Amino acid sequence: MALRACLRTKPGLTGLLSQLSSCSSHGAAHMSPALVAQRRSSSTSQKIKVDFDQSTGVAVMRMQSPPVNSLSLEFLTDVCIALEKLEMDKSCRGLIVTSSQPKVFSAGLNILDMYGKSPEHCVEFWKAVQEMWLKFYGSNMITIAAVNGSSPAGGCLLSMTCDYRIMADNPRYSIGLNETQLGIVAPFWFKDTMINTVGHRTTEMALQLGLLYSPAEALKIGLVDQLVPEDQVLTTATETMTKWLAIPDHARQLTKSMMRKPTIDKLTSNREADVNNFVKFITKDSIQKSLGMYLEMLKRRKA
Ligand SMILES: CCCC/C=C/CC(=O)SCCNC(=O)CCNC(=O)[C@H](O)C(C)(C)COP(=O)(O)OP(=O)(O)OC[C@H]1O[C@@H](n2cnc3c(N)ncnc32)[C@H](O)[C@@H]1OP(=O)(O)O
Repeated sequence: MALRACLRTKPGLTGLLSQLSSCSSHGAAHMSPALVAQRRSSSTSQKIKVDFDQSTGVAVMRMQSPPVNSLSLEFLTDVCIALEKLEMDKSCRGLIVTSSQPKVFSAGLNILDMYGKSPEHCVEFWKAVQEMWLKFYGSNMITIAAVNGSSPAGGCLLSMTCDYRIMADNPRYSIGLNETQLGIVAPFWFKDTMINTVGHRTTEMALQLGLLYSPAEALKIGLVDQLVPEDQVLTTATETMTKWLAIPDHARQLTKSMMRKPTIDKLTSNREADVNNFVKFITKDSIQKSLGMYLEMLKRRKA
């Protein structure tokens, strides 16, 4: 692993080109447009857009699944494929995750993927939720969430898998694990991720009450690391990334792994049981009823 990490910090041809260009005060300006184009790559699925700049080693993943970037099976699959590709590309050292949708980072799990669906669908869906979490939480890359809107439930979970969270300082936005408000119990690994982020006591209260926090409250309890004006979320994420990139990869990666491995191992060794629990729980009549009512409430709110 240390060797892999070492190789990762060694610049390839593209890295060398970028180092050469950064020696000059206007490196990119002296390069031919074709060479500059080679240093950036972009891939777009229906649900996400990933821009990777090889000269910095940083990729930006924009969630673009209207209206609210809810985590559907299709969305989760696209995210997992993109993460896998980035993880395998040794020149990619950092990933910023943000939203292209106005006012919302992610509304969490797609309720329509849990409501009125067959047990087979629920199995596929939950495996994809687990996979996304495992890939983000166990990533070797530096991950920064640029939370430019509300981020309830699974959206909050997604941001908590990242190494650092920057949120838009807009009191209309909220973030938190609000599952109990929907009559749902957050799974143990949602709970563990939150404990690792804000501590046991705060998590216990937050989960029992299904609390959604304003950005100022989230900063106070450590659920987010920094608040900035809305139009500065992405630029601040980029600046923060530069600081994190200055730390040697192998030391940072091993430290991250040391901190997160017990939590990751717990889910890895209980994946099947966790899927079974989910299906058993979510297909209960009472849970289906409360999900249906919640969906109605969301739709009524709009009218
Ligand atoms: C053991 C079981 C564990 C299961 C774990 C579950 C974790 C979860 O993630 S459950 C999902 C919980 N999510 C929420 O509670 C968020 C609900 N949504 C909102 O609070 C708001 O939509 C928002 C704050 C994210 C955005 O508000 P805004 O006013 O901008 O938009 P809306 O008008 O409310 O919504 C627009 C549109 O989107 C639909 N929608 C919203 N959230 C979801 C969702 N999570 N899944 C599917 N669809 C969602 C909403 O119904 C509207 O649809 P229509 O345009 O068709 O009316």
